[in-house]
Amino acid sequence: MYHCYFANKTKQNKIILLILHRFDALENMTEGDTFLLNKSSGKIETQFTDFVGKTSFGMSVFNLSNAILGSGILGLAYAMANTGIILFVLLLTCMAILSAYSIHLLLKSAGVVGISAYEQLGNRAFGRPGKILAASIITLNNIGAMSSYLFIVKIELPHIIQGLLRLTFTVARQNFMGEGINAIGSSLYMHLLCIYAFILGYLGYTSGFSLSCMVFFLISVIYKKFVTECPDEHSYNKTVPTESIYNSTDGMCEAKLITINPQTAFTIPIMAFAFVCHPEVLPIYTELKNPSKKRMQNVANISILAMFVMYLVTAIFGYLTFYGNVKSELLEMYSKKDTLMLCVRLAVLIAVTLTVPVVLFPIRRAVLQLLFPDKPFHWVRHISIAVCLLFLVNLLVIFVPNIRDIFGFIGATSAPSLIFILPGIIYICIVPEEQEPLKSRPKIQAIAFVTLGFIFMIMSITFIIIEWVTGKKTSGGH
Ligand SMILES: NC(=O)C[C@H](N)C(=O)O
Repeated sequence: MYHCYFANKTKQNKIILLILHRFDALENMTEGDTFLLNKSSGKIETQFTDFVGKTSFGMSVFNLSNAILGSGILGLAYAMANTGIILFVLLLTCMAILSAYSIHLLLKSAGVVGISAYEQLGNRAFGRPGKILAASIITLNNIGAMSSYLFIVKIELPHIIQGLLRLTFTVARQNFMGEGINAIGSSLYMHLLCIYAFILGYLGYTSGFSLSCMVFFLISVIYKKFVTECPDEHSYNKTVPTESIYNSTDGMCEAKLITINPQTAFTIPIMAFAFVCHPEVLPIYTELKNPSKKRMQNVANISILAMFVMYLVTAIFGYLTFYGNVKSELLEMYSKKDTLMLCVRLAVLIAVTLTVPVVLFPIRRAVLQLLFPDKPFHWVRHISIAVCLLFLVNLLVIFVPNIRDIFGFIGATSAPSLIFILPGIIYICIVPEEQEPLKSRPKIQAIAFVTLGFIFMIMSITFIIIEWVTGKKTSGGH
């Protein structure tokens, strides 16, 4: 069906066609489609009947790391400012371990029934309502993730243009530019959609590149810690040999080991947001060469560990540079005139831009499965979904005042559902009683996991609402 778009089949076009066929097969799979069962060994081989995964182990690690890493990293220094170093490290470690455990539950459930998408697992567990629930939560989460990426584009691109052209804009003009740039950016993304640049195997290469951009960001954050001084008490817009130009109050330049304040409510949601990658796990699994549950779990563990280290280092150095002054978007803290930070802004922008297609893929899949479950590919449908999504996300980005609110809302609602609640419930329902009775250790663990998810969710939502209603929306910590 794609042939008409590629009248002149060059070698490159043929490769694209091949990938499109595999991608289409994956996307249009119904609940009945399963992994091949190797009856002789009694084991489930994670291989589709119509294609075999070709992505190498290393490239899958790149893809999954790229799915994990996004704008969440920019909020972690703020989270540390509002919890203190010790509490932060503890919470981040727990979140990383729980995230890996959740992937274990997903892989085990997918192995039992041989299914390749999160929504289909929901369908197996609870029928159509389960599928609708899973698809809606994925859509909400990824729309949130995309909004946060476009929010960064909105905030940072005017600074970059300003820095490059050495211009000075008023705040109003900056906002106007940000929104204009967003509109242009979105239409560019749409073109990307139209040419199917978001095919997972393909994205391995861009994943590597966007990870390199983030490593550059990390190195710069570390470097800046040693050349930037926290401003003297009560200094404001003071031009000192350092680059700090922000407000400071008593105790704002001290590292706190443990601290609790109203903004602490955002900590767990920010961390949960930062570790979400779960809708991408099964598609990456289906693309993995020589797939097995153990191999995919290793991919997940390595990716989570690598991202954990990146998150921790960024948060520590970001926090130790600005302490309690740090904002929910770390990049905003750095001087707008600094050439190194200009390059870092550009790198982060490229990294999040390259992640947008990875995030868009599951939204489109979820929307298609919800609205057009049995329909074959049609480009009008695909483009219409893209246009609607981008319109919605742009509206959100224009009206939401602070990236912290996106982290908070998504991190308190869809993130705990995707990490804790759904994988746990799906596991309990899908793994048969004969194989693992309800009183067996793995099932009890899964029940505890779901309960923890509900507790996180209810607590976070309650605290965030209280903070929204009563809080003065201060940007810094302490
Ligand atoms: N994919 C997501 O849901 C968010 C991603 N983990 C991020 O930090 O941006």
